[in-house]
Amino acid sequence: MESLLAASSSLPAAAFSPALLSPPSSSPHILRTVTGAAGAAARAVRCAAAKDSILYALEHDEMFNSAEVIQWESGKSINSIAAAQGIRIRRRCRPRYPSEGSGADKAVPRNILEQIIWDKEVEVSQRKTKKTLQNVIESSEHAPPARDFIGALTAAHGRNGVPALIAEVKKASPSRGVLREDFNPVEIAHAYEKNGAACLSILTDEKHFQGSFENLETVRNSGVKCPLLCKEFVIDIWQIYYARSKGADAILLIAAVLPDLDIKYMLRICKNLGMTALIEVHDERELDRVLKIDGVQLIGINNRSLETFKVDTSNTKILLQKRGDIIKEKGILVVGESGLFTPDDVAYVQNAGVSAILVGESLVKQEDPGKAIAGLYGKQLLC
Ligand SMILES: O=C(O)c1ccccc1NCC(=O)[C@H](O)[C@H](O)COP(=O)(O)O
Repeated sequence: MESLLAASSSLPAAAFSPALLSPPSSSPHILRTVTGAAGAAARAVRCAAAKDSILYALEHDEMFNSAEVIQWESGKSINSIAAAQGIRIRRRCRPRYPSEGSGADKAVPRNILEQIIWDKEVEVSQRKTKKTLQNVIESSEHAPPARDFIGALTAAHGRNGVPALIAEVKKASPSRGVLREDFNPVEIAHAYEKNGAACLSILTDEKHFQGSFENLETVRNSGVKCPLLCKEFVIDIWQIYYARSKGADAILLIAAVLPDLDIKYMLRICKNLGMTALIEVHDERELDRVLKIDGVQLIGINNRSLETFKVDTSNTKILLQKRGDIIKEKGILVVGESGLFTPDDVAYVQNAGVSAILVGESLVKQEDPGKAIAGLYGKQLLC
């Protein structure tokens, strides 16, 4: 195979991050072009497009470890690289390589997370036909500055002496179905804020959670002051710029889905945009991967397996018992996520070492989601 880096020696490795190698059929696909029969001129055009968008976006920032990038161009598919990192979620829309074998197109998803990711690949590629990466980068530049997500969590934690609350604005979920029929995201967001939530998490996935980017934007424009987490299934940097353009201050990155190089690259983009990345892990292997990445400030430990739906709050405790010291040493803030319903649950994850909690179902299902916060903590939170 022709060397991608050699073919474009004037570009830093960052220009060829895997995150740029987006789903097929819509935008130019660099990996495809280097393995296909396209000539040097076509390649140059595509490299220029990449240079315009990505290099512009990164403002000629620090390069990535080129060895990692070479791994991407060495003929390994994203699935084999991901699998080598213990990632079980496969990608479907990536081009296949001889080394990957056959059958990816005919495969059925192994679990709900894989289904969500496959649907997301289609959704993002369709969205990109309407708004290019360049378009969303430009829109993100016109958004008001991102709010300080970690600062809000730290302040609320100090103020209340209990884990700060990231209250989730979620209509439905694959595991629980519809949580709230009369769903008004703006009303819920204001009720959460009035009752002491430090930050809000807004589901934007439409197909599986009945959320939307419109909800995110409407909440942002409704006068809510809390920083907003865009709760998305991110597989492509396009989504980060889009989220920022709709007012997100933070975004979720799921380690069960994203290879290390994607996480590094996306972290860098978040930093350039002034956004916080909440990096979610569920098991020890994912946590260890994330702890090796520089610049991680916020880790979420999900008590829910996104593959089986099993929820177990002891997951937070077990992982923090094992890695709490390194986490503290690195000054990383931990968020306990999912399955928290009572003051005992909150105390349990607080004793395990979390500084914040992410709560959806137990609040959004109550008649008054704002008042439900005092029920969850066993006391009124100070704003
Ligand atoms: O909740 C699901 O069914 C689900 C399925 C697949 C991927 C993600 C899923 N949920 C995301 C979350 O983990 C929660 O929205 C979040 O942590 C809040 O949890 P909860 O308080 O239990 O609603």
